[in-house]
Amino acid sequence: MSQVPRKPQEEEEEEEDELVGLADYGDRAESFSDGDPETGADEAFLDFSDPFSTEVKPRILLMGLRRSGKSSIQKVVFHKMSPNETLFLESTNKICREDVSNSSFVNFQIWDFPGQIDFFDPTFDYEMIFRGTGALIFVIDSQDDYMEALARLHLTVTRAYKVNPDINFEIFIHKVDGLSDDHKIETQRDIHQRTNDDLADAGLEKIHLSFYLTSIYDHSIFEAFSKVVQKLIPQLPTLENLLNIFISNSGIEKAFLFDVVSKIYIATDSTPVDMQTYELCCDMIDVVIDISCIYGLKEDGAGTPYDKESTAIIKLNNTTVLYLKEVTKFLALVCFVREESFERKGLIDYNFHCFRKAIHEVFEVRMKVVRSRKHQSQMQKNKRATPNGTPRAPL
Ligand SMILES: Nc1nc2c(ncn2[C@@H]2O[C@H](COP(=O)(O)OP(=O)(O)OP(=O)(O)O)[C@@H](O)[C@H]2O)c(=O)[nH]1
Repeated sequence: MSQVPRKPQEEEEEEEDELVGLADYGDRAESFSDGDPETGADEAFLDFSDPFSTEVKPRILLMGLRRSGKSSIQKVVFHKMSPNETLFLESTNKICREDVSNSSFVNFQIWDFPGQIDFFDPTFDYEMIFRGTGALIFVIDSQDDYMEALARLHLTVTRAYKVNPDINFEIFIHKVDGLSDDHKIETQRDIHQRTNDDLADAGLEKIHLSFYLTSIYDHSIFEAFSKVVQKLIPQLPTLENLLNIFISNSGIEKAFLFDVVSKIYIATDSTPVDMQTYELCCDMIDVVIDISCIYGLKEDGAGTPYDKESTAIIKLNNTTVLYLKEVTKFLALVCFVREESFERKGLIDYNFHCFRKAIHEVFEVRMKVVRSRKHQSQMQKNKRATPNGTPRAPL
C-alpha cells in the first residue's frame, strides 16, 4: 500500500488551525476512490502507520457488503446529499477509500469492500488498517437476506480484534425505514443473537458489539454516528462537565456541542437527549449554513459561511429560544433556553466566552501531548537510524 508523504510543517499548521478555531468551513472532503484497477487496492493517502494521526480526530472505518448503503450514509452525513439522491449512486467495484478529515472534527474514512475481493488477501496489509482504527462500523442491509453479511461481519470482527482489541465494533442494522416497528425489533434481536452465537462458538464471547437501527431517511443515522464518535473522544467527560457547568450557571435547558459539517453531536450535558430536540438543532445548523452560503458569501464566492462571528437566535412558539454560537472552526454550541432566561443574554454570553476558552484549552492540552510524543518518536527514529549515536547527515 503506497503512501503519499505529507510535509510535517504543513501537518503542524493544519493541527494548529483546528485549535484556534479559524474560520474554514466548507465541504473540502477529498475523495481518493480511484484505486488500482488491477488489484482493487486503493492508493492510500493517509499514513496508517502513524500512531499520532488518530490522536486528535477519531478514525472510523465503514464496511459492509455491496449495496448495503455505505456510500449513501457517507454522502448524507458528510456531504449534505438528500436521501432520495442516493438512489442514483453508482456501485463501487473496487476497494475505495474516502477521507473527509479536512472538513470535520471527525476523521472519517470509508472502505468499501466489494464482494468479489478478499480483503484478507496477503497483498492487503489489513493489520496496518485495523491498528490505527478507533471504530469499525459494519453496515447490514436489513431489507435483504443478511446471512452473507453476518458471515462477513464475523470474519471482519475476529480478524480486526486479533490485530487491535481496542476497536469499538458498531453494527448498523440499516434501511430500517422499510420495516414495521415489530419487524425492526425482531430483526435486531435475530442479528444480535446470531452474531453473538457465532462469536461464542469461536470462543470470542468477550468481543462486544453495539447495535443501532439506522436509516438515511430520518435522524437515526446522525444519532447513531454521534454515539459512535463520542466513544472515541477521550475528552468526553471533561466536555460534558463543562457543558453541565455552563448550562446550570446560565439558566439553559439543554446544550449540544455539534460538529457543524456532519451534524454529529460530540457531547451534550447530562440531561437526557430527546430526539425532537436533537432534530431541531440539526435543522437550525442547516438553516444557518444555507442562509450563509446563499447570502453571506461575497459575489466572487470569497468568505466562509461559518466563522468566528457565526451566531443565530431562533424564537420558537413554545416560549423556547434556540441559540447557536461558534466554538471552533468545526464545532458549534446549540442551546435551548426559556424566553425568560434568555432575557439575561449578557450573562449567557459571558459564560459562553468562558466555556469557549475552556474548550480551546482542553484541545490545546491534548495537542501539546501529541506534539511532544511526535517529537519523541522522531528522536527515537533518528537514533535508530544511527546506532553509533552520530547525528544523521541532513538530506
Ligand atoms: N430504504 C433505504 N435505502 C437506502 C438507505 N441507505 C441507502 N439506501 C439505498 O441503498 C442503495 C445502495 O446504496 P449505496 O450507498 O450505493 O451502497 P454501498 O454499500 O455504498 O454500495 P457499494 O458501492 O456497491 O459498495 C441505494 O439505492 C440507496 O438509495 C436507507 O437508509 N433506506
